[in-house]
Formats: sequence, C-alpha cells, structure tokens
Amino acid sequence: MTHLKFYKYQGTGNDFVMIDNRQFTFNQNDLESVRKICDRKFGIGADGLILIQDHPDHDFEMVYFNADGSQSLCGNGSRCAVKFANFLGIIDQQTTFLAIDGAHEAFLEDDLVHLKMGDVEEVTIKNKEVFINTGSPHHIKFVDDVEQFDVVQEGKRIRYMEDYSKTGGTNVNFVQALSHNQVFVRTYERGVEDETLSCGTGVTAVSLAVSLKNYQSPVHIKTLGGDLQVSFNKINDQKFEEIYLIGPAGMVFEGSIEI
Ligand SMILES: N[C@@H](CCC[C@H](N)C(=O)O)C(=O)O
Repeated sequence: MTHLKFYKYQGTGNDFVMIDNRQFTFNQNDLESVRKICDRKFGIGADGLILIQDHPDHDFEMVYFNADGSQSLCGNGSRCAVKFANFLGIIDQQTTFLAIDGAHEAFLEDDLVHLKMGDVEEVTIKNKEVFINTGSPHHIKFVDDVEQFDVVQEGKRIRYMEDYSKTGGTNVNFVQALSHNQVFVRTYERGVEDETLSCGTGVTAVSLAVSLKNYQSPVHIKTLGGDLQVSFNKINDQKFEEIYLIGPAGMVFEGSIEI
C-alpha cells in the first residue's frame, strides 16, 4: 500500500484528481489505480486523473487519463493543470506545457484560464452533423431542446457508430442555439462513458462548427457546469488558428488515499 497525496480540481464541473508527480510517486502505467481513484463509489471519484511532471523543455508535462484509464487531450483538465501548476509554484501567470497532442501556451487573467488549443485543419460535415478533432475527437449534433435531450442514450449510440469504432470512438456534443453567438452544449464523453458537466475540447469543436453558421469569435457557451468562451481566428471553413478555450477552474479539496 502507498499513501498518495492528491488534490481535487474542477473546471466548469468537469472534475479531476490531480497528483504532483514530480518525484514519480505515482506509476503512470498503473491503470488499475487510475480507475480505482476515479471510481465514484470505491475511490475519490472524478472524470479523469492528471499527473503533473517535470519536463526538460517545458514548464511541466500534463499526463491525462480518462476515468477508464484511456488517454487523450483534455481541455478542462489542461485549464485545471495550469491552476494547479500555479498553486505548486511551478509557474506564475503564464506558461508553456506539454500535453499528449503537443505543447500548449496558457495564461491566467482575472481568475480565468486562457488555454491555447492546437490549430484545426479539417472539418467534416455529414448529414448536417459535424466532426472536428480539437486534440480529442468530437461529433456535433444540433438539437432543438438540449435540456430535454437524452444525451446518454444518443451519445452512446453515436460514440460506437461504425465510422468511429475503427479509430477509437468519439465524444458526442449536443448543441442548441440560444441567441446570436451563444450556444448550450451537453457532451457524452468517451472514457467516462457518461455525460460530463462540460467538456473543453468539445465546446471548442462546437464553437468552430457554429462559425460555419456565421457565429463570430468569441463564441459563448453554456454548459451544465458553467460558462465558457472560445475565441479563434477563422482562416476558412476548414482551417482555424489562435484558438483559445477560456473559463474558470479551481481546487475543491485535498487529501490522501491508500493505493
Ligand atoms: N473532458 C475533456 C475531454 C477528455 C478526453 C475525452 N474524454 C476523450 O477521450 O476524447 C475536455 O475537457 O476536453
């Protein structure tokens, strides 16, 4: 048994167990422990687990796991990692850190984390639905009343659709237009296999998708866990640069667990 110190963070309700792993106290190949720690009945409970580690060329490295132990880019998790790195004294107000999809810049301003996402070079449209990879894969479906929509049932169906199953599946976002430049988004997340209260890479993909319907940067996004903004430079309908995911993130509690 090992005594592991952890911190619990949330970014618009997407919640994560954070571990300062600069001394390699947690074995990143121990996926059974990742799953146990994230379990809401037998562990701490979280949508994902994040390790903060030293890196020779960047301020830090963020290693992200979904609750089931799989890995991908997490936008909200990255915003929490920036706040955690600031709390640990690794960074001040701005940073460059490494994530699974490459280096990301970020800065803190007025309690919001501004996270620079990777450029997007491909937008796929099929039957009025959209697919965009923003570091993680996202299917986007427009609905009339997202509050009443069965996100879990329809999300599960699309997540395992044949087109996606060959490439590891997809996250699924359901979007309702609220007013000009505002949308309400609910997301079914792969790796959590449930709806989460918000998804950063998801709302980023949605913002780029609605720019094809003449929404302008910054797009304002309402989620069940709070409000986010996404700003971007649209080169054309396929190509986007200078993409920023902007929103709050913070520590909820800290503690230790036996693993
Ligand atoms: N919650 C995340 C996305 C995490 C990764 C996703 N579940 C996947 O496996 O693709 C976010 O805020 O971006």
